[in-house]
Amino acid sequence: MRSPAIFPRDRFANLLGEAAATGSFSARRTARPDDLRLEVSGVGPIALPVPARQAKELCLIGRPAQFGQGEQTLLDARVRDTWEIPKSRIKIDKRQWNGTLRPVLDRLRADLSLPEGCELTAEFHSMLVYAPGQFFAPHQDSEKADTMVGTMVVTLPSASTGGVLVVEHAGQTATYRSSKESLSFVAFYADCRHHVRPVTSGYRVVLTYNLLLKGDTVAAAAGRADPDRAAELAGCLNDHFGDSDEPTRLVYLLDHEYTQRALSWARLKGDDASRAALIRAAAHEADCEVALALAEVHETWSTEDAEPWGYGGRRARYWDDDQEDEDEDDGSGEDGYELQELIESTTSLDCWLDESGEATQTSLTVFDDEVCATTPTADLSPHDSSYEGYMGNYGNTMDRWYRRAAIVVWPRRWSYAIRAQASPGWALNRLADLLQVGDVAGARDAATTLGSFWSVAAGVNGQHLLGRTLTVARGLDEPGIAAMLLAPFQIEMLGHTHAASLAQLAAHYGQSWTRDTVESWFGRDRPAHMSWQAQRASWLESLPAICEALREGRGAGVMVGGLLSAAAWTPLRDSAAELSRFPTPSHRHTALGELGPAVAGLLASTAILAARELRDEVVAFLCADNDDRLVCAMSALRAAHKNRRDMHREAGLDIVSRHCAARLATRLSQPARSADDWSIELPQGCHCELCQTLDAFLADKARRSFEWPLAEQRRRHVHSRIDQAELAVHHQTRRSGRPYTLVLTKTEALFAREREARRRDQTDLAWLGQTFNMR
Ligand SMILES: O=C(O)CCC(=O)C(=O)O
Ligand SMILES: [Fe+2]
Repeated sequence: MRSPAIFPRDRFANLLGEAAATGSFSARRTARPDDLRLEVSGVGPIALPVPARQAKELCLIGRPAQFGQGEQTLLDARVRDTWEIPKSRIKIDKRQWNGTLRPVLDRLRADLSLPEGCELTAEFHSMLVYAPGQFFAPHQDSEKADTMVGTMVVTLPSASTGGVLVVEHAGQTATYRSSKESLSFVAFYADCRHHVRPVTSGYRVVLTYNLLLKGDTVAAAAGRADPDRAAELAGCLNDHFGDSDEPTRLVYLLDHEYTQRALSWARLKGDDASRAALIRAAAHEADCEVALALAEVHETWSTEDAEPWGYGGRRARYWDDDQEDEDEDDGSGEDGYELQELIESTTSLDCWLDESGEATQTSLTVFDDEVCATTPTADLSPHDSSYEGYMGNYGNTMDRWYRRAAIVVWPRRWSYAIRAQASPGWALNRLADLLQVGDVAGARDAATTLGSFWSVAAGVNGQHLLGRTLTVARGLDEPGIAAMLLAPFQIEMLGHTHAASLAQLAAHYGQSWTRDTVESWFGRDRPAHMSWQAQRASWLESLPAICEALREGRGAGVMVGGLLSAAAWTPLRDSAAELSRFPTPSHRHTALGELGPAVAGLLASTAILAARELRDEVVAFLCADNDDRLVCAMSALRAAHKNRRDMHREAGLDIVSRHCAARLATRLSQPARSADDWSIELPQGCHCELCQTLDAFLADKARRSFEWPLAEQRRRHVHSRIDQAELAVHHQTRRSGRPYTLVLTKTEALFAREREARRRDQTDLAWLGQTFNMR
């Protein structure tokens, strides 16, 4: 369905597809059994073909085989049902067996498209016996060694049927039956999913081996790379990159899957190796650099139900299939959905090996128009998928995630920018190196190329980058570049360890530059702003420590501290004002109480910096004549008291505490509610005619209940007013007559709550007296 080589990158992928024959992900060779002398203690020398009598004895000494899943080893007969013979009981005459094994392994190497000059060796893993009905469900083998590239299954001849070994890769399937007379050697790469269908009669006996690779596949393939082909590929690279100024890449997705452990130029599998060799030759010719990377591809497809069995049906049907050779792939997805149209695809790279094999930790999303592949991603098996029901324009959709490997190519002239994008930490280290050797001009040029993506880098991983960026920004000695590098960070990433370099930076570039930078750290459109309750609040609690460290940096440090505190105060104050508008008292008080520690942090900072004006502003805010502010002020006092006893006065806590004490005392001096006073105050909010009636009932000292015939809409309004204000009023609808009657009853909670509130005020007042030396 790919449109015919319109884009140079697609031509590139097509050329690579033609250059290597595909399909050699598994292979089989056979040999006469003469060389295999196998003895199992407790059973004796095994005859070949294996007689049923001996196979049964093997089952008796076997144990149920386990299988690996992630880091775990599991036992589950629904996944793997076979006998494993303990290794310690098995004796093979190696000298003789090697006579068969060596030449077979060399043929398998060639069958699997591994170049001459590499060698496959086999490491015995286990002996398995499948009795009738036993099987192994689809799975991938785990790599048991760094150099393991695949598995070899040696099936001993026996009179069995069924037990077909099925190996899948990139949408292709190979099936292998046992032989009645010969030894069968099936080899496949470690990323191939494979399974063993149930044995239908007799016994299937196999030896499994880990296939290890010696040598460097790409280096060995390089010798055979066709120079004309490489030149054509180089032409595609030149066309792809053109003379654009924007750093871009070409990302070619390979066919095999690799784990991070197994990723290595030297151990690329099958056609990947010869393609990699060609790409490297082409890259050299086009003056490009290359890297090998792991890619995660996320695709979103529109789907239609694939009839007739629908979701999951295919799996349930699986083992009843008696037509064993039937093609496994019926065109529907593994979940019974037919993929229709690719809506979106995202490719991100992690783990990056340069041409010499040196690794860099990477996290980089590349653009669709940089990516190409010979084998479309949809032909591979996803490691995860999820089905979404109807999605507006797209109908039903299916999300799939795949792990692929990729070769990344880019022109040498963008060497720094491309590597920097892949690893911003590396980019900073490189700038620091240039500055260290005095190449300021080189460092500035390099830093300028970061502009297009730096905000993404600093947004994602900023906390690990800020420290180095502060140092580098100073060394660059250029206010524009320094501002560009620093602007994308968020204030919450700033800690006291950054203070020294921040103070130096401020001294160097001056107050107005520093103000702009600080303001950009507080940018309003940052996600941190949305959840600042948590993130910003804890940053504000750490602000005194930051200011203390800044103060060490003398004038400039104090200047930065002042800018930070002032910039922090405005959103904090706005947020308190916003929370005061919550209509429900308990929510409002909780939220305002939670602001206390942040406000205390800010006050302590003003004390450290001797920022009197700001301190007075915050103090005045806390001392407002209103009960909500009192909640915030008391919480701030409790938080502040815990930390900085010595700074009560400088932080204005003496004024705040006196204010709170006076307000509490006034409240307590009001006479307690008398036992016959049932009046309740309805908070301001709505003046509709219903609320006026409600207010009249509530305000009445004597009336306790009110039967109010009201239609549904109107009842709902009254219910919600009472709930929102958390009034001590029981409200229920009596469902008889027309309209129904809303029954309102004032409850005893009215008195209990007031008693509780007075007790709290008394406690608070006493605490203030003790803590702040007041009478
Ligand atoms: O029995 C076989 O042919 C395959 C066994 C297998 O897949 C394994 O041991 O991982
Ligand atoms: Fe396996």
